Amino acid sequence: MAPGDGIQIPSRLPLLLSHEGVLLPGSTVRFSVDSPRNMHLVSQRLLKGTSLKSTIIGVIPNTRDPEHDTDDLPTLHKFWTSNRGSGPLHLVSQMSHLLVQTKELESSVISHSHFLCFCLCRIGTAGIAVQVVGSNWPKPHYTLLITGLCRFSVSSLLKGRPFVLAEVEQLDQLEHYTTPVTERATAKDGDLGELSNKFYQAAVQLLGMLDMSVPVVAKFRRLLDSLPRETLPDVVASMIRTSNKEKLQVLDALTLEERFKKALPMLTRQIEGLKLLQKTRKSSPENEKRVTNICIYPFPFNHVFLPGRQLNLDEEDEDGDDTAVLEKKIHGAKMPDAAFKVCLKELKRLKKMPQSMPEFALTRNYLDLMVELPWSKSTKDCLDIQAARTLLDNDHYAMDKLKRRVLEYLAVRQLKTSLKGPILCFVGPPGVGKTSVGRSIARTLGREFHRIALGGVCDQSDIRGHRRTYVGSMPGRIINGLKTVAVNNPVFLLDEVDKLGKSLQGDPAAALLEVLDPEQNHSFTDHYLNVAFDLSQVLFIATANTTASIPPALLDRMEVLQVQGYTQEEKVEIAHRHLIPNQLEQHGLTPQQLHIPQDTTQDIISSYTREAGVRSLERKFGAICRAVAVKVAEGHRVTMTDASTAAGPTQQSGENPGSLSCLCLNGMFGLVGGRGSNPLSHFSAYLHSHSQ
Ligand SMILES: Nc1ncnc2c1ncn2[C@@H]1O[C@H](COP(=O)(O)OP(=O)(O)OP(=O)(O)O)[C@@H](O)[C@H]1O
Repeated sequence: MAPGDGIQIPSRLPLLLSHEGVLLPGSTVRFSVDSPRNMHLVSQRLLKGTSLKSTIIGVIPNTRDPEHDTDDLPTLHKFWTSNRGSGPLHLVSQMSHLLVQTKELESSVISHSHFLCFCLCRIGTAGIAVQVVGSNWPKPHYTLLITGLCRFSVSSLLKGRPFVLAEVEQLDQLEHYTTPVTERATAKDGDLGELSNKFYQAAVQLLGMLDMSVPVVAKFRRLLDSLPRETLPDVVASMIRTSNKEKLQVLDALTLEERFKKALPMLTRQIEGLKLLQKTRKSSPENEKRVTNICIYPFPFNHVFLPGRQLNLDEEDEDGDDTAVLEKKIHGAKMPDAAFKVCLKELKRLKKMPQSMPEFALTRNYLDLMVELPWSKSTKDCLDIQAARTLLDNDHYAMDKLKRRVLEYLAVRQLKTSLKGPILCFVGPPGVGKTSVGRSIARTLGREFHRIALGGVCDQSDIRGHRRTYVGSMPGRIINGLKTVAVNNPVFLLDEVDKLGKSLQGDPAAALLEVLDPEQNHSFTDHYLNVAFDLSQVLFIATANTTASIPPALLDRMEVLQVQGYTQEEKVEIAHRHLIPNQLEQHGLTPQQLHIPQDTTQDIISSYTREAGVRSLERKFGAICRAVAVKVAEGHRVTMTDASTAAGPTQQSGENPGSLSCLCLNGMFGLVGGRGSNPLSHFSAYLHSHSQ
């Protein structure tokens, strides 16, 4: 047949480098693409092209696309030269049969050197991209569905960037495939005819052992009768359980006879495996069903028999191991029955899914979350009211009313552990210690603490999660928080409930109603999980700056505790008991290196802060500590012998006597009070003038 009579693939093909699957002519394979060259191929060729020709690409198996654009291309998968029973002469004749159709070879004699060159050629499969699906989650990638057309060999690589482009030589002639498989081979077909008959019989035998009510089996049966017999080895090898290495051997078999010879033992092995499976099933009558599991990927025994070989569990692929580990984790997660059933169902689906399917990752992530959730893991409360009182007093100065109510609440919990509600809500100006009291409560109870910042949240799926049908779906913050703390009875601080927003995506406050209602939250259902999780053990505390913007229904579920701002005296006490020691510790300073007298603190409060809480005061101390830390780190040392000279430098340096300034006594820094602008400017100006 003259070239051009049948389907011709383009002489230049963009190449998809794949290290996962092997595409055989006549089969359809899903490829996940996320490496740079392959991504460019999809975006610049497949998605931009408008003609049918532009959807034809070459798939080179067993070759990994480098991680980075700049990396060199790996050596392409080599032609499978070992185990060729037919010998080089036979090969030369076969190759010449293929090559004689190309114009340049018509006139030339195939020399030995030419033969060698083709022995090293790289074999791939030209295919049509029938579907392209893109996703940005978990990272940007495409999933391609490619149907194999024919084999080709790479003559030369034309370019490696942005994607690989090569000059190729078509090996299978598609127009040859015309004889339906049912037409029995005649005597003149010789060995090949006999082989193809044997192969066809074996395929029919395999189908006879499978359940015809399964659509894919029925389809395979129909296909078997209508397919040209030349395509059978490729199609069958891609459908039965074969390793990538075996598929490569079939791909590399350039002659039909060789292809049949390679694929037939795989088919026979599959039949033997099925026979054994049926035998074992017969021994337990309730399992005496026909095998419904067509031998496509999730075939139950992937280590079927080679002559003289036993079942070998060690050879189970990584994925098989993975699901076994997952199954073990599901059994060990001590989840309620409903969740357990859902997990088993999803696991069953996962086992049947090819890894390249986008849904594989989704199901896997879902199961991972399910086994990580603390369904029945909790910490033991260690509540001692005396100790709680001391701890609260140690952590917080003043706030007497709030501390009293918290102690009452804890005392009732000690007497009745299954206390339902109330949900405490601390309301007060910023920086008065609402959040830190929440943290102290968790410490007194010996529970894990988790803060959920609700400020600006305006999507109800932030609380309740997304349904799993959405791309990039995630569980909500409550379930995420439980996963983080890994126990089911933490203290959850719902910070800034008054700043919840509302949008077209729903009302998060409404979703919180269920979470905070002790009557309902034992069966809280996150959309992502789609099974109930018991939140009744979680201790919820809310904080807000005002009750005015809290939705009434939500406010109704909480007991509001007002936290007032502090007086000047209280702030001085808080500063010296908590803020200054904290800041010194955070900046790696010791009380010997920085001393701030009470009247200086008072000056800082009255001159440099204007707030109900103490947050900005804490920041001022932080700034002073940083400035002192620089001097200490520089080894700054100014010796002043007498504290009475302390006031001196301020006057000597000509500064306003009312302003703040610093004393440095034998390496110890101190601040003396005053009024004026920024304390730090005086402080550093003074240090500077005295360090000369
Ligand atoms: N009475 C107090 N005793 C000791 N430290 C306090 C006291 N009040 C506030 N603080 C300290 O002030 C800082 C700010 O407190 P916190 O973050 O708890 O404020 P808040 O009321 O939650 O503010 P916001 O409403 O802005 O969230 C913390 O470092 C905290 O330790």
